[in-house]
Amino acid sequence: MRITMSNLMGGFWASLGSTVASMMFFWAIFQHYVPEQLRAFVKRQVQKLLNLFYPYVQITFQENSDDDVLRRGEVFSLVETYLGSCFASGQAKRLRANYIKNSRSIRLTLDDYEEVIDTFHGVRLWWSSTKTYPTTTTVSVYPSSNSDYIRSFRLTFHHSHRELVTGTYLNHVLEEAKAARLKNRQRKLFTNGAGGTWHGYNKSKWCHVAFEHPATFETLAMDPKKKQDIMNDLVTFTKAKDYYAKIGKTWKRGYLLYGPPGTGKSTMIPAMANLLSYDVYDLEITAVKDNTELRKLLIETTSKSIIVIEDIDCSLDLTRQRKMVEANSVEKSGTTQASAADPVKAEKENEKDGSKVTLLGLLNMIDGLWSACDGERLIVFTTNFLDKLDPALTWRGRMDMHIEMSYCRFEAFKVLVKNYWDLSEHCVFGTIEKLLEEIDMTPADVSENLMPKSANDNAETCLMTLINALEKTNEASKVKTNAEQVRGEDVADQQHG
Ligand SMILES: Nc1ncnc2c1ncn2[C@@H]1O[C@H](COP(=O)(O)OP(=O)(O)OP(=O)(O)O)[C@@H](O)[C@H]1O
Ligand SMILES: [Mg+2]
Repeated sequence: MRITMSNLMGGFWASLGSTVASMMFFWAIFQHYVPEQLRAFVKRQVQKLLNLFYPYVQITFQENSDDDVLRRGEVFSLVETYLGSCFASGQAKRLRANYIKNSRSIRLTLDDYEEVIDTFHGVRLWWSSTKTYPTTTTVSVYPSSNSDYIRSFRLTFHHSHRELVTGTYLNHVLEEAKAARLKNRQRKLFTNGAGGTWHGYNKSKWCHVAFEHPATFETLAMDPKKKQDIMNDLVTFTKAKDYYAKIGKTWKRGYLLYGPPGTGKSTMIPAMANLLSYDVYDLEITAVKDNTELRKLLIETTSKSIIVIEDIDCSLDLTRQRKMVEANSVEKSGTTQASAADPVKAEKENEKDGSKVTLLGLLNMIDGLWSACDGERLIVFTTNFLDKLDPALTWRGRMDMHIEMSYCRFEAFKVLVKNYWDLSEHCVFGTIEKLLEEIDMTPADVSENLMPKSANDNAETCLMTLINALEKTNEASKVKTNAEQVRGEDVADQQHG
């Protein structure tokens, strides 16, 4: 009898088929007739046996698991974000696209049954996404994303790395996911004053719109070294959570931007927000009724935000207010003695008399007393007149960094001409450099001259317009200086005569 290859294979498949069939038969019997406790015992023993040969540990993150600290399924969602942000643009071949509320773009993550390899401190870790179909139907009060199956991510690693994974890697995953979410969220520009937004039964004192300002530090015209110092300061601040905790200070930093109109103070605020991915709270202080309302507004601000008070010198006549407080406390003889000696008490009395936000209220805000504890806030004041501000408001520690925004010099001009015309070199740059060293023109005015006004305008015509404007300003300032000199001489003559 001849034994052919096909005969052999046929026999093999037949015996494999019957083996599988018998195993399924025994499995069905095991599932149906073996008591629950015995079944669990057998499963445990089998698992133990497998563990002897299987040196890997697995952690599963389920879609509808209960998380004690975070919301239901939140850890799953964070893992989903982490895997999407790390692998969507590289390793993963099959992706799932989700639309997330309050996010700027569609979020990509691993599709079901996809696998990727992560490396952490030189250790390889395997992530896979799976679906399980529950055998029993459960009734849940929580809405499930899909009633038929439960999605989960499985992390597999060698048992020798257990400590690294549970101690460090998982925290790293959550932190990275939170950072990715923050970066991708739709940022907001809040303002007080008109309206307010309803949140359930609570009406917030802030109303907001999407924050989409295009200003960046790259497009901000100023001395490059100063710009770099500010950027370094901001980035250092964002990384200094532990340091602030160690020195016992609230995690906030004050910036005072001062300088003539049109030098970029207001433009720097969105540039800061864009650099750090922060929200902006534009506090219109003249619309705040009193210190109590100011506190409420501040308590409602969230972490990772910039609280801005523009033109602080115009918003509140703080210097005058302080003098009035002192005068008032002297006038009111009943409480005078104590009040005159104690400006804090005096201000409280002044507040009771119906005045609006006081210097004291504002100082409390800057000192962090009324800002929420979780910190990470910048407070930015802008002013055209530094000397007008009460020294109590501006000392370092309250306003940690004073930034002078000044007239456009050549380095700042180079940024503007790159913004407007994508130009780094031109034969008239030498002339412009000389003029800008002598003439005070704001970046706003320089920008306006560089802006094309008609379809015929090009880089050359705009640069010539700027040169003409600079020369005109020069002439005008010479005429003004001469007139002032003549007037000065006349006055001197009159005095002598
Ligand atoms: N340093 C700068 N870099 C880039 N653009 C600038 C700069 N300064 C001013 N500009 C341009 O001029 C416009 C007005 O500037 P901005 O409002 O920032 O000035 P400001 O210093 O806040 O003035 P004010 O003191 O009147 O509030 C901006 O929209 C911007 O286009
Ligand atoms: Mg401004």
